[in-house]
Amino acid sequence: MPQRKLFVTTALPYANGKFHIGHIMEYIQADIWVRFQRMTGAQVDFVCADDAHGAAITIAADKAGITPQAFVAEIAAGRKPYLDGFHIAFDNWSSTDSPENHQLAQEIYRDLRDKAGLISTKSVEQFYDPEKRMFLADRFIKGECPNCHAKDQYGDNCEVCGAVYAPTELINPYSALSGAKPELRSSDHFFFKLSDPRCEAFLKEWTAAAGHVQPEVQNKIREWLYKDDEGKGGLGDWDISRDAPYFGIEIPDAPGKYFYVWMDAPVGYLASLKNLLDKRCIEAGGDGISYTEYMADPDLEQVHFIGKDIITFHTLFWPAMLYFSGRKAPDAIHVHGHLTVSGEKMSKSRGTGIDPLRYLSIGLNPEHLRYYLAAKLSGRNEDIDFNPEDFVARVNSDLVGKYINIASRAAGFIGKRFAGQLGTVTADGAELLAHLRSQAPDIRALYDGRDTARALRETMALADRVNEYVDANKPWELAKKEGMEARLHDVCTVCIEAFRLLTLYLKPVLPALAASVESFLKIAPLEWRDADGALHAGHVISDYKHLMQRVDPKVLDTLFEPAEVPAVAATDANAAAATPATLPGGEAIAPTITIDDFVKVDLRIAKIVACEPVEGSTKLLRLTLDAGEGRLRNVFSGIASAYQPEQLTGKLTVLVANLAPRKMKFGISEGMVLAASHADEKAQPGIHVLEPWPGATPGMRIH
Ligand SMILES: Nc1ncnc2c1ncn2[C@@H]1O[C@H](COP(=O)(O)OP(=O)(O)OP(=O)(O)O)[C@@H](O)[C@H]1O
Ligand SMILES: [Zn+2]
Repeated sequence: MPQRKLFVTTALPYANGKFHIGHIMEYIQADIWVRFQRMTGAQVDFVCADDAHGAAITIAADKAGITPQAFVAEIAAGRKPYLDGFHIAFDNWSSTDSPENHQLAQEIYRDLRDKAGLISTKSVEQFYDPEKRMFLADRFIKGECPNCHAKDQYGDNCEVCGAVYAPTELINPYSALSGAKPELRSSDHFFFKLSDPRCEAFLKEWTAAAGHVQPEVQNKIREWLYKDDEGKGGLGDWDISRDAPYFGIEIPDAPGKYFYVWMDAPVGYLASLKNLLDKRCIEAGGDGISYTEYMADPDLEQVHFIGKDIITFHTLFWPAMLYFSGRKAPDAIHVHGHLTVSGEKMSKSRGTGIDPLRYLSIGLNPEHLRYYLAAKLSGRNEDIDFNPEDFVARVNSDLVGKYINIASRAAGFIGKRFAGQLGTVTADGAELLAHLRSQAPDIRALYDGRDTARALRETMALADRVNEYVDANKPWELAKKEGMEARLHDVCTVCIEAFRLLTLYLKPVLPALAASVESFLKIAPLEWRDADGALHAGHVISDYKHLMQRVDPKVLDTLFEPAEVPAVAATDANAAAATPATLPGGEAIAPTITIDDFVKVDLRIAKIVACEPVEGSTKLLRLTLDAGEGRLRNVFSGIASAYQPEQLTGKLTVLVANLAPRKMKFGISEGMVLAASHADEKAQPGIHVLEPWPGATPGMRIH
């Protein structure tokens, strides 16, 4: 089979906040697919970037008193611990504000305008904030709902009655930014002429072609793409410009006009790839493949993983932009549903869901999450739910109980009784192993189709067969019987080889575990073709060390602990902070944890007023912070950064993982902020005066 060449991306996260568990799910899904493709010998470049532009970031940066560039840089600096923590191995992480993206977005625009003739201008009437001196996006206009008369509704729809309207229909509109009464002003806007019959014809064909989008997504697209019986609906022209001030890319030959963020965001995929290829060329001393050559390869497959909320941008606007600018259209858009937690839809602003860094900091295993999500993802555009009981059951009974157990039941005997040497395999064992190997093509096809749920089900069914073999042969009894040495060797050898095959089938999902197994078995990194091979008699393996622990439901519980206001509020901050405490195991907690231990200079943080161990956990401490009248907002550190758009005042309870002295991680409940100490960065102790943010309300969304 010829080697596949794949250019793979995930959706670019909007750089107005840290990652939530939905992002991590998307990245894990794509990472599994990429790792699988690489195991089959494909050449893959897997990239992403921060989606940096747009009104929401401009405004958030303004409120934080920093430039949008600095704002985005701070968000970007916090990405790594999430990606490393969950073994998500992008080859490159860039930004849509990169020079490559400025250049490519402008080139694509020029080609659409000059070669395809698909750009037009129209005058548009829009609300303008006379105080802020800017045009207002729908989200930044509020007023009374024209339908139910609810007050303080956004410019696009009413959250009370659900009515959808234009901002101009609001009664008594006001700017959400300044409170000023907005004025209607007109301005020239640039449009991508998607209503052109050429676009319609191309998109009808492109979206219907096999493999480009999933069938269930095709059905959705038809609703947008096809006119109804009365000739209504169908594609309209797409407004791709915004007026200054706007953080974005300037439109060529149009001073004061910028690309709308959704125009340059997908171009960021190409820009991140170009950035990667250029870096490689520099590393190779000028040698290496250029972006143009790379994209010109007819065998190249361009694949985007995205969530269901951004289908239009990726299946209509993006392919049309590429095709009509004379570029390669994508080969596949893989759409996934959203992740809910215990049936609840998560949101950045309400802080529901699972905080990924908190998951890691309390000692939960990232590969457990990878396994659990993979076991639920079918490659279809369907929502999936994280359910704590189900999580514990799948990890403990399937992953550890069925798979890890095979190694732990056999490896000890190989080590102790046979000096680590494998033996030969006899008839019944050979039959079992042949069955395991025969499933490789099926499992491969399931991974390729992103049906990891079935790939894991089939693998676990194979693990069941192996466990039946172990139960039928009872190595622990063979070990006690005289004259059964050879049979014991045979059975344990079969188990080890079966374990190798199962590890291969699980490797895309469990890369770190697979690496430990490879080192335990003393083998080269497993590739898909190794399913046809076998460990030979006489091969020596290492001593078995436990490969994976079960998940402790109590630790999982702490992931969902809500913020609580402590019953005892210490008035003398220093006295409480100095109270010595011990962990349940008797280990002493550093008696005085002061603010110096974990804050950065410009971090606005509260005083620690209490510190106590968390019952039933040896790793967690509960800190009470007092933010006084101030606001706890940007929390940055060496391993994490978080943007906190809400006002939090008064006392907060924080769970702290007591991992290493002077290098503590802590998370603020409500799933909003995670931060960590940085031993060499000091702040002045004491309650810091926190800046108020006029107009901020709890739960406010800025994107
Ligand atoms: N709950 C979720 N489950 C799975 N994927 C999600 C979830 N929420 C968002 N995504 C995906 O994350 C990707 C990046 O989205 P983005 O950074 O804009 O996040 P967002 O949470 O949608 O942002 P915002 O709330 O600011 O609009 C998209 O592909 C989106 O579908
Ligand atoms: Zn209403």
